[in-house]
Amino acid sequence: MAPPGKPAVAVLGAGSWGTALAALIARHEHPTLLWGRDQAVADAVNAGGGNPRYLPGIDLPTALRATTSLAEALAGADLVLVVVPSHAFTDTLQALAPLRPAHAGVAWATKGFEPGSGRFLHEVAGEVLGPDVPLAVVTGPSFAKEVAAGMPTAVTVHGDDEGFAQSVADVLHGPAFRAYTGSDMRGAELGGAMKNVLAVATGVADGMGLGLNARAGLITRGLNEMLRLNIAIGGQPETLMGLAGLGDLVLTCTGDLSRNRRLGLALGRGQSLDDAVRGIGQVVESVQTADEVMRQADAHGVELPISSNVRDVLHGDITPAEGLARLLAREQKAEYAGKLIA
Ligand SMILES: NC(=O)C1=CN([C@@H]2O[C@H](COP(=O)(O)OP(=O)(O)OC[C@H]3O[C@@H](n4cnc5c(N)ncnc54)[C@H](OP(=O)(O)O)[C@@H]3O)[C@@H](O)[C@H]2O)C=CC1
Ligand SMILES: O=C(CO)COP(=O)(O)O
Repeated sequence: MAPPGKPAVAVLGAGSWGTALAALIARHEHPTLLWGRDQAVADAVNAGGGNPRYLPGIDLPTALRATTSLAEALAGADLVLVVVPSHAFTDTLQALAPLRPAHAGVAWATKGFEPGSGRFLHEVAGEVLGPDVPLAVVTGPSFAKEVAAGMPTAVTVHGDDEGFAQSVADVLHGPAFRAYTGSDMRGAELGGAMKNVLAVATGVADGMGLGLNARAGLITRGLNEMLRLNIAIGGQPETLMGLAGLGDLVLTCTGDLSRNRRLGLALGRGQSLDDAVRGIGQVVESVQTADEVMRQADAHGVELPISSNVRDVLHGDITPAEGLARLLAREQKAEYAGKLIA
């Protein structure tokens, strides 16, 4: 039984972000159980050895427990937080659905779309869990390593049920972690997905040594792409001017802790995609998300020059230099062509 005011949390996904969030929540004195599929990681966490595979050198709170049994993780949960990569999201939702305690809402901190279909993750969750389960997405500028080390961070929690979004924010919010709330899951998910694709673009530019002007230009025109697609998909404009959009875009495009930025850096320096992804050794969501962003853009008739060039570079259809040449050769135009704000 969880102490009053301290709902028990099951965190599903024992990679860098799941482990960092579980550590944060355990430090806030919530009973916290971390689920992962790797017994060695669970054993290391339970033995007080941290998560050397994903967060080397970082101490985790001793109260944090880990398991490889999904049934055990979910049995006493008041709240479920899914933190697996987007390619594992649907399977994880399907696995948790029959095991979830009836009162436990489901949140996720995964960034991306369902690969292959391009569905938003809240659409997947709604379909798998049904209309009565409260849902929320946790997103914003937040490198796992910094959160795990207790460094100050701000995120946002968007949900379809105000009370549930607030309860997720309450679990996360603490002395060094600010959690804001909102009700725009669509816009919030779009921002978290698109910033990963745009981080590849700025990484490529930096890897090619194109300079700081190019980086700032790409970030700003990238934000313009986010805002235009957001209007088309029915998100709220302010969502992408906040932590879920601009905030995460700036972090990921400029911070070398970003795996998506590092992928771009490697490609810009002439490395192959396979070598770069292997070298990073963790999930690099843009590799799949670029296709799904362009699927959304094509479905809504929105032109996204930077994102589409990233997609073509990732497919090996063009080189980074060809992508740059294409962007520079585009026609001169008004800065705000089309509506950015509905
Ligand atoms: N790291 C960060 O700073 C942040 C990450 N995110 C998002 O969080 C999500 C998770 O990323 P992150 O933790 O960083 O990734 P990591 O690469 O650090 O870890 C991935 C984790 O997912 C597990 N996994 C992979 N496939 C499956 C599967 N089919 N079923 C169950 N578990 C699986 C891996 O297990 P195994 O080791 O067994 O392969 C591993 O524990 C991504 O969408 C990412 O964009 C969001 C904000 C910040
Ligand atoms: O989402 C993140 C920070 O907010 C992590 O970015 P990367 O996946 O590029 O490392």
